[in-house]
Amino acid sequence: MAKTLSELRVLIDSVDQELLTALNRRAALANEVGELKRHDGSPVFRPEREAQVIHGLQSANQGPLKDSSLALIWREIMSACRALEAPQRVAYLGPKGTYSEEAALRFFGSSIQHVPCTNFDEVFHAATSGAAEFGVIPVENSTEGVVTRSLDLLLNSPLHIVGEISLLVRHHLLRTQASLEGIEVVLAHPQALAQCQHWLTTHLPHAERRAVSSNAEGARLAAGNPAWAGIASERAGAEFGLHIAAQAIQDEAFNRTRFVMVCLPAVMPAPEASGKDCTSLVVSVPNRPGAVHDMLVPLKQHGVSMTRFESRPARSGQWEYFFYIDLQGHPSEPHVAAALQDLRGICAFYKVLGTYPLAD
Ligand SMILES: O=C(O)C(=O)C[C@]1(C(=O)O)C=C[C@@H](O)C=C1
Repeated sequence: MAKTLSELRVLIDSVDQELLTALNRRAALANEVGELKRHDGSPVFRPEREAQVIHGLQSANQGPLKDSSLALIWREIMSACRALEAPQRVAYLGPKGTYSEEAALRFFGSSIQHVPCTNFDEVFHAATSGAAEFGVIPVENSTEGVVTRSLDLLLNSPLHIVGEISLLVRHHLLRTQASLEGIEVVLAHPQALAQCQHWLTTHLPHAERRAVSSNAEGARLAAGNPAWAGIASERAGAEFGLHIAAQAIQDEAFNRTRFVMVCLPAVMPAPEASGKDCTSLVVSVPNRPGAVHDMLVPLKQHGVSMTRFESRPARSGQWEYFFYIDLQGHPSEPHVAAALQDLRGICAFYKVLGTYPLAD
């Protein structure tokens, strides 16, 4: 005979007690790991180990829980265990409710200390000066392309990339009422204004578009003026008590932004190979015919796949460029090491921005 609701709840309560005991056993072990790490000075955050833990559980998973749910649950469990080892302060473009904050929470879990900043330069400064251990910055968007300021900052920074995450970005038009009537000004970060330009031209052709430091800041300002609207996430809307006047107004339905996590090598050295890794570089070659082609030869010769290739002006006035390259693999793999060594030999400028586990 089928169990009643109260019988099922009694069983759930007893499973929860088992989980509680198991989780606290896990947390106590993490505490011991923390002591070991404090003793030998090794980094608390080990994203490659966390990726292995999640992949291991997913391959053992027989359901009914979905693999994606396992990843979310264990991200939080490990975040809480990590916080017991040492608190992680994470800098990102604030205020509360930005996609950068969401990227930070998805990557590190919610047991972090928040260091919201007013622009990307401040995020780099926080992570370089020690005000935060880690910084989170957007590097590219599937509609608008690269976030140029982030790439320029990475070039000269002592910080390196230790992780990445890609978020589906849905922009909503937020204001104090749920209609489009009487909107005079739309406030958002320039990237969001660009990602919604077709919608804005069609639906609010006469509204002024005003660039502000972040989408959440636009939402905050819109909360104080009924003739203003912000473009931001649902979370930002909830944060400032706004209505959604129009939903998902981004011009591309599958608008994604890729974020990277940066820190000083002293806070955390490059993650060890996880089996699914990315290595990011910035290089330049002398301005002569065939130089860019030559730069790609070592990759082909050693069978290394390139997943991204972006150029940025070197600002020398000589039509020279920096090339931002993402390669598949980890420098501990011999074919990747050989390709990097050959590449280094032919580049006028060569810098490894980081090597890290690929986002799921
Ligand atoms: O294995 C470690 O190095 C730990 O510190 C434990 C643990 C975990 O909770 O599993 C926590 C933090 C690290 O980022 C990786 C894993």
